[in-house]
Amino acid sequence: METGRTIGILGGTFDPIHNGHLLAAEWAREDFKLDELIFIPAARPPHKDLQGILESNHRYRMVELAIEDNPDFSVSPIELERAGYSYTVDTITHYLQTYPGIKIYFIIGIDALQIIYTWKDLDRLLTLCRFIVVTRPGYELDKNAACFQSVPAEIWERIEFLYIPALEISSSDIRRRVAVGKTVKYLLPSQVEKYIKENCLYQDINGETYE
Ligand SMILES: Nc1ncnc2c1ncn2[C@@H]1O[C@H](COP(=O)(O)OP(=O)(O)OP(=O)(O)O)[C@@H](O)[C@H]1O
Ligand SMILES: O=C(O)c1ccc[n+]([C@@H]2O[C@H](COP(=O)([O-])O)[C@@H](O)[C@H]2O)c1
Repeated sequence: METGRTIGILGGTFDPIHNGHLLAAEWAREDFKLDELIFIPAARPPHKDLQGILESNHRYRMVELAIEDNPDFSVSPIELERAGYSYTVDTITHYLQTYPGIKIYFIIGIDALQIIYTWKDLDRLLTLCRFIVVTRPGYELDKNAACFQSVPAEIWERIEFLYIPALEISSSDIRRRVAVGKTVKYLLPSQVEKYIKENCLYQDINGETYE
């Protein structure tokens, strides 16, 4: 990667990747004139119950399939190759050290913003990159909303909001739908849908129930 570039990173569990992720990434890429958009599947997402998460090789492969037709998108195995929890501060530090001079935007959904105060080394992280917070159905975009009470004031200086078309899609809903045999067509790319079928993924959803 050339120095002086501006990159966007969308980190996630991607269990599985879906159209909400892809739309957020594409709109962020365009709006912020990002030279490159990198998807980084988390090996061990810090705030999720690791027990129910699909093996990382499957999650990584589904990201590869989902982005294969977009030359601006790439996927990095960096967090899969690192032991321990997948802390964002470690990932951003790695990129800044490896590619001096790059500027990084880390993309998150507004749901993640609510609990960002719990992230590892947040003060340092805020000095290393900027955040693009994308809208998500079910979460209101109002700094004074009760759900943002715990968000430290300095964070608002380091984030940009990006309205994206509301796609009420989540990986957990897709997993539940697959488990009970419901259609997931148009919620995620057809290549990913095919991969899920061929590999019989999400047949057992560890006691989750579909409402
Ligand atoms: N439909 C969506 N619209 C906007 N942002 C989204 C959407 N789905 C996920 N995101 C954001 O993408 C990032 C990665 O999300 P993640 O891989 O955890 O997917 P998820 O759908 O939230 O998964 P789960 O339902 O299992 O919690 C997070 O910052 C999340 O807020
Ligand atoms: O660094 C942290 O402490 C931290 C805490 C929670 C989430 N993250 C990152 O935020 C991204 C979205 O997380 P998730 O759990 O919604 O898939 C993913 O890249 C995680 O590694 C990072």
